[in-house]
Amino acid sequence: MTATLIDGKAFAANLRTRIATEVAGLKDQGIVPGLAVVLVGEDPASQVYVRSKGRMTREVGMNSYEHKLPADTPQDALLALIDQLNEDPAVNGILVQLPLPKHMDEALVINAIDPAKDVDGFNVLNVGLLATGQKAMVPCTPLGCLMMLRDHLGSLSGKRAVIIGRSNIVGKPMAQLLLRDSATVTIAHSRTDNLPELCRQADILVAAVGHPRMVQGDWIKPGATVIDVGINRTDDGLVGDVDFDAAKEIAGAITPVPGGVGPMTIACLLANTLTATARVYGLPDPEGLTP
Ligand SMILES: Nc1nc(=O)c2c([nH]1)NC[C@@H]1CN(c3ccc(C(=O)N[C@@H](CCC(=O)O)C(=O)O)cc3)C=[N+]21
Ligand SMILES: [Mg+2]
Repeated sequence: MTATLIDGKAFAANLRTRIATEVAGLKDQGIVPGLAVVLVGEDPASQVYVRSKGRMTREVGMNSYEHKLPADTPQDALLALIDQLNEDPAVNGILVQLPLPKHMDEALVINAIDPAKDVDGFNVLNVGLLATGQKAMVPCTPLGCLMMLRDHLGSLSGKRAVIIGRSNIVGKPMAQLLLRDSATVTIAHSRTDNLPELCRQADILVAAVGHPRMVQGDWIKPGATVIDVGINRTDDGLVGDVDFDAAKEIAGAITPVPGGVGPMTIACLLANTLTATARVYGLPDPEGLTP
């Protein structure tokens, strides 16, 4: 192995310690941040994430409110719950776990969340604020990736970044964040012509396509920093979108799966909840937790 391992699990644990310190400071002022997580349906993987989010929320000293609704919940009932959470002063952050059941309009539900409580940063107002360089709530997965990239590389200015994946959740907001840091950004996807050749030009390669081990060793520029956002359940367990065993011999640094981007996503959810709380009380943004 020649690549440096970017230890997202350790980075996330450190981030949560800093968040816990800030939360303790708020408590002295009588403020306890609260995060509401809404899960519709019984998807086992989603239940695991929601449980670990709840546990980590409480570990940093925040209140966790979990709402589990049956898969056949009418959309209006979910919208009524979101309204209630929007109005509740004890709730500073709201996360509606995606995907939602087929009978629901995801965009409509996400846009019903008060933008100030939209800790996923998926609401159109936050997407627009990020795209125009204004103070936004930033999606957790790209925020976590940005933190690891800055920590490993320092300045990202002038670096060539290729993001594989064009989702609203990862690819597009990742591009916005890298642009803000003056990287030269290309968004590629499953239909991109000559994808391996394009990837070989990347100083920073972010893989977020959802295809197990799609990125081969010879797609990677020697010394590049590789961020693997993929979480694919296969017969040989959890694997990323990058062929890790091949990539680690060529890349300069790489995130593992598990233990890379996933834990950072949850830590950034807590960071965003803290930021949302600070903003609602007119306090300055917590140091180092926002882009
Ligand atoms: N509104 C919404 N926001 C989300 O942020 C959101 C969502 N919906 N729906 C589902 C996905 C998935 N997601 C993960 C978070 C942490 C890990 C994580 O911590 N993974 C561990 C491994 C966990 C395991 O072993 O299964 C790791 O990579 O080391 C994975 C996946 C957040 N999501
Ligand atoms: Mg695809």
